[in-house]
Amino acid sequence: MEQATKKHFYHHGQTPAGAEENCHWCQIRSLPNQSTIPITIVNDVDSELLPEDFRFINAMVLGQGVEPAEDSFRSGCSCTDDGDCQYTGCLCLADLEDDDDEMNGHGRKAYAYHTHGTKAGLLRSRLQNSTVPLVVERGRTVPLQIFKTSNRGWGVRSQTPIKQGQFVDRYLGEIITAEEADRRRANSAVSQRKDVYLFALDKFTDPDSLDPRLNGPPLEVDGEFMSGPTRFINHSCNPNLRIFARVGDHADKHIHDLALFAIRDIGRGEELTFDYVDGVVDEQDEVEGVEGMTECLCGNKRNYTKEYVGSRKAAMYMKELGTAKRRAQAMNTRENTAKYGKMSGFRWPRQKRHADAQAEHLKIWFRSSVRWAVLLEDNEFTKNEIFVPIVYKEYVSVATDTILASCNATAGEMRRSVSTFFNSPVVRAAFGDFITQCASPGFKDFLESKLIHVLESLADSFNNMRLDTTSRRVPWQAAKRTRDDKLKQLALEYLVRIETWRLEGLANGKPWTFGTRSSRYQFLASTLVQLWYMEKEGCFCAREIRTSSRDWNILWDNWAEGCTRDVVTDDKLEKDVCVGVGWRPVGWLEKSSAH
Ligand SMILES: C[S@@+](CC[C@H](N)C(=O)[O-])C[C@H]1O[C@@H](n2cnc3c(N)ncnc32)[C@H](O)[C@@H]1O
Repeated sequence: MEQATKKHFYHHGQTPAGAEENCHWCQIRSLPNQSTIPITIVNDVDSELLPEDFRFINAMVLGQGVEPAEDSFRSGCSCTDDGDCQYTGCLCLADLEDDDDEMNGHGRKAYAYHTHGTKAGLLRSRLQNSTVPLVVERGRTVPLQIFKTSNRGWGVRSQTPIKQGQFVDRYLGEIITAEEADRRRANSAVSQRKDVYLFALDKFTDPDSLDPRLNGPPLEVDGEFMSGPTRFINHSCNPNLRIFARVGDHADKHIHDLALFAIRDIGRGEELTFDYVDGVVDEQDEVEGVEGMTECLCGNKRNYTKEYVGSRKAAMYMKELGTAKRRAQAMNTRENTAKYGKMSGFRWPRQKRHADAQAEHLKIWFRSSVRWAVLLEDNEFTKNEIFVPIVYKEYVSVATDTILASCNATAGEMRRSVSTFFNSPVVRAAFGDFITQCASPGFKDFLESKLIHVLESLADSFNNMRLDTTSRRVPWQAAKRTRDDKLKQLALEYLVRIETWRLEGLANGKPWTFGTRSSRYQFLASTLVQLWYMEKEGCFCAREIRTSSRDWNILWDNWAEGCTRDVVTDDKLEKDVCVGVGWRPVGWLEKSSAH
């Protein structure tokens, strides 16, 4: 008898009280449907057991700070009968991503399911009378077996054949707040590893939503320590399952279900898999050796030399960030959101999609043609009658010193870059907005003593953000309850704005870099501190400016003019931007000649 089974059959009663509770067989035995559609566990490979700290559950467990809607808000499915509850019309199950058109050229995929009779739960050929929500509600449809694979730990297979379109089971776990998810990632030895167990419930996340539960960072499902058998399903680049968002109750869209459906016929005993990053496909030829990634052993490589499990998104992002394609796609998502009232589909890898939306939101907001920015321009003298350029030089030197050690540039070159950065309309306007929002009574005094502390505490979350090549969410919408949180939010917003702008330099192949990754954060943060002190000393005067205005363009032109210098390459005299500055505002030259 297997070790695992022995434990269950021989040791109960002998082990300390409560041992049954920790026994996977006992947990499984108490699941509904177990007598008719059993879950089994086998290990023909070695003597390993399922992780001891894992517990089988049959429903989502709500973590601290996660609340379902009150009963008075509950509506259930709004369709009056099964016939109305159609895939494309019913909001209970959100629609599939139209990305599929691009991906497989077969047009939009859509599934509908039989509700009654022998075909219950199976795919209909046409979109008629489907009741997908009820299919999910009814629970697992196939006897799942957790088995030990030869090279990828545990996996899952079905002991009966599965039809294309059939609902298999839900992905269960603990529903936790975004902050808690970040904490768990940070505590995990390799955050990318933790990512494979976390699913952001971001299907209906929309930065413009009026529902506070939908406009901030989404809740996440952590299946690592408590879940159903689907937690053991491995990744494949050619999967046979796909995961969908499903809403049982519209009052609880923020805690929607994650339902796994077969996307093709699956034979008895065939391993069940889904694509952890859900079909985001691109050339991966440059994706080599990203720290913390597990090499994919599914055997279905998509013509790439190497695939990574669960964190391909990071590599994808690294490659794509700043390209016109990604920006256009992100814009489309927003347009779709505005048009259809919700984000649709798992188009992007889970957490990244949310971070992208937030970052894009900021960028668009910042550039939007109707926006006003508070711009801080240099005075000639400070309050104490010190010549501002002297103060400025001082601060630029301090900022330069924080990064010089980790870059190749000379002090002179780097000082030039730093001062150009400090002077850029984006940094000035971002700081202008920061300072304006800090102007509420009492907030400023508080801010003085807290700013540095807050910036220190933000370092990790900023460095982990997906704005950068390997980063994750943008948590600036974090709780606003205390003043400290508000300050965090404002500081993060400032940092994100200048960082997203800096990163766009990548698009021109001339990144504007400031030393290493960690020194870069220090540098960005120090710009905020120093601008803050300069403002206090009276170096600036504020003026409101419309970002679509001629003035704004002139500002850019003047700034860009100041960045350039004459260089001689191959005996030719050319204008070049100063060290590290690779980006000019799109069309600034054209704008310059137009005005
Ligand atoms: C959600 S778990 C799946 C269950 C896992 N096999 C186990 O034994 O617990 C995800 C982890 O399984 C492994 N894994 C899943 N799919 C894989 C694949 N295609 N190639 C290599 N490892 C994989 C990776 O270690 C990954 O971190």
